Amino acid sequence: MASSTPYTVRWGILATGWIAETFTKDLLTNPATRDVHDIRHEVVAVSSSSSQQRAVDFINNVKAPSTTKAYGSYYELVADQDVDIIYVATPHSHHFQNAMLALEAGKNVLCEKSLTVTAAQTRKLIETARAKNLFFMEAVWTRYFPLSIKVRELITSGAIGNVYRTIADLSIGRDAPEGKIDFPDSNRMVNTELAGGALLDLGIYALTWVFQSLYHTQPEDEKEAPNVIAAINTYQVTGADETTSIILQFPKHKSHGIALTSLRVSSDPDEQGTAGAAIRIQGSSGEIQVLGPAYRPTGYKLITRDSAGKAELVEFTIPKDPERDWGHGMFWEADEAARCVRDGQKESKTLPWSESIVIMEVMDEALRQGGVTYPEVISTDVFDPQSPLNTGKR
Ligand SMILES: NC(=O)C1=CN([C@@H]2O[C@H](COP(=O)(O)OP(=O)(O)OC[C@H]3O[C@@H](n4cnc5c(N)ncnc54)[C@H](OP(=O)(O)O)[C@@H]3O)[C@@H](O)[C@H]2O)C=CC1
Ligand SMILES: O=C1OC[C@@H](O)[C@H](O)[C@H]1O
Repeated sequence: MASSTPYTVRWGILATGWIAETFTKDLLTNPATRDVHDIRHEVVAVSSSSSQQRAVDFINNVKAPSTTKAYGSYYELVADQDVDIIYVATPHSHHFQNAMLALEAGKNVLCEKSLTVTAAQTRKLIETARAKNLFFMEAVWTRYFPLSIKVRELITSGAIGNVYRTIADLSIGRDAPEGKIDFPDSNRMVNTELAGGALLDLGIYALTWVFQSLYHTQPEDEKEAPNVIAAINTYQVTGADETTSIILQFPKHKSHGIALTSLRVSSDPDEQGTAGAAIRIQGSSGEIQVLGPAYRPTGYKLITRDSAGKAELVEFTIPKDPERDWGHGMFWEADEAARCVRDGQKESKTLPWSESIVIMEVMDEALRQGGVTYPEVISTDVFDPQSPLNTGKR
């Protein structure tokens, strides 16, 4: 019989930026508010490469328990014996070195998207997790949304017949005068030293929908990596990709995925959803339209030949913890990680290691075709504990 005591997973937070704060607040929400009763999360330590004070401020800001430890370096966090799993929330440039630091110290890891800068780095992390028998997962939170689960079920149950095409867009209109993009050149969105660019930051979500609908749902023995054709415009100021369009062809399945991303135009110009579905999953007998944003979808429509203009929008709301007045939707991926740690699973079935590798290979290939390159210090697949990416020396 299942135990009625929830399993507690103890988290260490590596970095104190925007998403670290959002994710940690989700960890601190009451799981019962999303009807989860088998696991619970504890935030036991937070680390900042900038200063210990920054970690202290973070803990106060998110209203974590007063017992939460504050560290002024990533090294102290990965050595903490009370931490079960580390959430890596640095810019993508840092993920490889930071996640390796944690894995080498024997810690399970949930690492933000995009998982790494190159596919070779992803392979190295997975080899290390496998060799050390540790849990490792790419934090693509969208995959764990109840809406994503429902859409995958609709596809595998044949609700739209054979799925032949998916078109997915995540673009944010930050066009500025004189050819500029409305981010400071040093911002991680456009700074190649931080692996900036539309594809690694936003395009990953368009690819997530292509992969959820055309690859993940393929039977295991029929899995087929796609051919890739990419067009990329680079930002004249920094060399990062500003508009990237990828066609993914799955020849055996006769299907195409079209993944779009841009910093110049928006997939939702009025931020009201007026522009229509951000994602269209098209099958032989109908289509599923998902309302964006692609990273935090809000509803779907199932349109079939029988819909006769009456297809209804099925909305999904993200539960809030009334006590904290908070709920962003990142808790579902945290719940998945906690259950995997509890059950001794090293990878998530919803985003297996092999799939993360294929997705990184697609992004590698697209960037290669577009001539985008990143500095050696962030693209090397040689682990260096003393890398500036680990010490925080900027
Ligand atoms: N899942 C999601 O919805 C989202 C995911 N992300 C992903 O999370 C990651 C972080 O993004 P975000 O939180 O927006 O970024 P921020 O710039 O807000 O935070 C990044 C943090 O990383 C640490 N850091 C270490 N070295 C550097 C450096 N050289 N430059 C900047 N920061 C550094 C800092 O923390 P400290 O000083 O404490 O070490 C900093 O606060 C990215 O990979 C991004 O793709 C981002 C937004 C949404
Ligand atoms: O992951 C993300 O989702 C939300 C976006 O605003 C952000 O740039 C990106 O990193």
